[in-house]
Amino acid sequence: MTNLPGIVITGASGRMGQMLINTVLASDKCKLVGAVERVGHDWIGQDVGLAMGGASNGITVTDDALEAFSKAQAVIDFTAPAATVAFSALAAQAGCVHVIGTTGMSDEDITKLGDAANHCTIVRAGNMSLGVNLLTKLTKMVAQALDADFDVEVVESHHNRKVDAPSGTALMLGEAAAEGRGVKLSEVTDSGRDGITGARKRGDIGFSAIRGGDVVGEHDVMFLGDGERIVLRHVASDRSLFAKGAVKAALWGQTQKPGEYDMMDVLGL
Ligand SMILES: NC(=O)C1=CN([C@@H]2O[C@H](COP(=O)(O)OP(=O)(O)OC[C@H]3O[C@@H](n4cnc5c(N)ncnc54)[C@H](OP(=O)(O)O)[C@@H]3O)[C@@H](O)[C@H]2O)C=CC1
Ligand SMILES: O=C(O)C1=N[C@H](C(=O)O)C[C@H](O)C1
Repeated sequence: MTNLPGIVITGASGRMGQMLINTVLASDKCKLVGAVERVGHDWIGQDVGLAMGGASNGITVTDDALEAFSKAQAVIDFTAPAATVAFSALAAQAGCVHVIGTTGMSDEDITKLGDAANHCTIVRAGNMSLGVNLLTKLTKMVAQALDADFDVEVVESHHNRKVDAPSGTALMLGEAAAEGRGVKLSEVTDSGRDGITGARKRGDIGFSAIRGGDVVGEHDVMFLGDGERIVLRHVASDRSLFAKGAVKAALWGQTQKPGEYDMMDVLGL
């Protein structure tokens, strides 16, 4: 037990934070060595197991991320863009693998992660599930096989607490479709249609977001032609899927050189 890689979870009180803590505690391949929350959070100083409404596990929630990271081999971070950028610099300083599930990151944020990746291993993906990463490959293949006579639309549904759109997964799928077509996604994105939008532009890749209830995450990639359509779909029905993927990435990262990786690398897809 003592030689197992130690993992810190940031955003410990969040939906994914709690799922990650339970997943690490249940694993026989790693151990929980820290739980981080933001300064002023009412969980700070509490045993994280008790704060989550369960049994004590001896890990006290802290707002001192660097101190927590310095005792760990990996940090798993599903929080918010500004927090993730700050955590990546600290993970690099502490020499930990940084697994990032946070979505909604700007190009500027991603550039800053690149600086940290000169010093540590970063694994980042908008979706940590096997199914979505496989769907990404399939999307690229279908986009390669079809021309712009088929309109590509990515439709995603999530719970009513999600703060970013399109989802990280939708953007991964859109990128894959753009790559398959040999175009830059930023030049063909059509997102957030409203009002008199004009007719759809040939070659565009469209995004639509549905928000409501407790939907964990659903994604359709539609290739719409004349008289036929192909729909590739992934439905996540349990968040533990993402947490298990993130733990796999943290363990995989232990043997990698500093740099930026994604779940395709982890899964060997
Ligand atoms: N890649 C993947 O497979 C998946 C990615 N996600 C992504 O993970 C992220 C989190 O999702 P979810 O758990 O549902 O969201 P929650 O809002 O439930 O949790 C986010 C957590 O991050 C904390 N946090 C936010 N800002 C900071 C900060 N500056 N410093 C420290 N902690 C901070 C929040 O604290 P507080 O409550 O105090 O704000 C909260 O505990 C989202 O970006 C989501 O899209 C989700 C599922 C799968
Ligand atoms: O916020 C979520 O919940 C999810 N976010 C990720 C995304 O933005 O794609 C992954 C998953 O769909 C759940």
